[in-house]
Amino acid sequence: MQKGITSLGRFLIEEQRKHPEATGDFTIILEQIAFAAKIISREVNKAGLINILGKTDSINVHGEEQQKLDVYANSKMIQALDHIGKVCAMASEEEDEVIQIPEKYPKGKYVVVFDPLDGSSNIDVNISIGTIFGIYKRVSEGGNGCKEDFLQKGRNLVGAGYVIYGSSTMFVYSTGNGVNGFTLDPSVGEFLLSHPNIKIPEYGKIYSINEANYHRWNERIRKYVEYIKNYEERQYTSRYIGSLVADFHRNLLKGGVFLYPGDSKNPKGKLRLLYEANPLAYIVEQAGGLATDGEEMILDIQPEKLHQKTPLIIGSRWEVETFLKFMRDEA
Ligand SMILES: O=P(O)(O)OC[C@H]1O[C@](O)(COP(=O)(O)O)[C@@H](O)[C@@H]1O
Ligand SMILES: [Mg+2]
Ligand SMILES: [Mg+2]
Repeated sequence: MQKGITSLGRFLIEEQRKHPEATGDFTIILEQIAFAAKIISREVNKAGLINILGKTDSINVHGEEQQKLDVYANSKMIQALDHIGKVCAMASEEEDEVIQIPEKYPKGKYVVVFDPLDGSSNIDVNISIGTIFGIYKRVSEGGNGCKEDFLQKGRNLVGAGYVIYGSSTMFVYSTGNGVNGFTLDPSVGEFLLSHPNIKIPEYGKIYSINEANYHRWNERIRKYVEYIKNYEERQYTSRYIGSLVADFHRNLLKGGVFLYPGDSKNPKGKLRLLYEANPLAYIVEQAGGLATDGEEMILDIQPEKLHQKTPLIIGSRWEVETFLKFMRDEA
């Protein structure tokens, strides 16, 4: 790729030319998600105004009050993907069941999972939020609304990524050939290549965990966090803003580890495997990092349910490998 300004559109064309087996015919899915992200970004930037109109009165499958923007982002993701003839079905954090493609539209060979708005508790306090997505090739014949195609291991992802709506809007994705980041230039309405070939540092100086849950952690997690906090050579700092995408993105660029472990109240933690942990685990492994639930790699977990939760420890190789040693009492 020559130096200079490269738009996401041009990059995707180049990637499809170089790796037809990877991007295949699902490049348009990535383009449509990027398009939805532009629309969502526009509304996120008016969040305060939208929230003046009050929140929806609907509650999602997790019993969480749906903020207006959650619902809005969810509808934009569905509208961007339901008619392009590439998608057999979708699964969203905001929908109890698999989202079927309307009869009037052709079905495709892929299924898409997404968290349309991650970090929603931060919407009305102007803290970065995000969208997370993953793309699988259908393994079934497409009957039963492709429901079983969602229960593939993350290792089967053909593409994944996230959008972060922060001081700028960024689109970060991979289709198995490395991780690339694009920053939205609102003046031209294009995502421009700003972070080519992202690699996460071997180790960092940041750990991200909600320490208010300290009293619920098991002994090994407490020991690991104490070890990191007192690691003389590096002087770690704590950074946790309660938006998984934002915490993950910062650690991806700077190095470090994000932890949302299971605890005495929530043995499987809070984050969802299909549309939060797996897509970010795919990205971090493509960038040279690791992601585990404390026992196995996130991407190797066999999903059983659409909205199942998983502990998530994700980031630089050294911090995650060290965590696994503590979990196995090998430290
Ligand atoms: O407030 P807690 O328990 O630390 O949880 C924070 C986590 O919850 C989340 O907001 C859950 O995601 P959603 O906002 O998409 O439900 C993550 O983004 C964030 O990392
Ligand atoms: Mg989320
Ligand atoms: Mg969400």
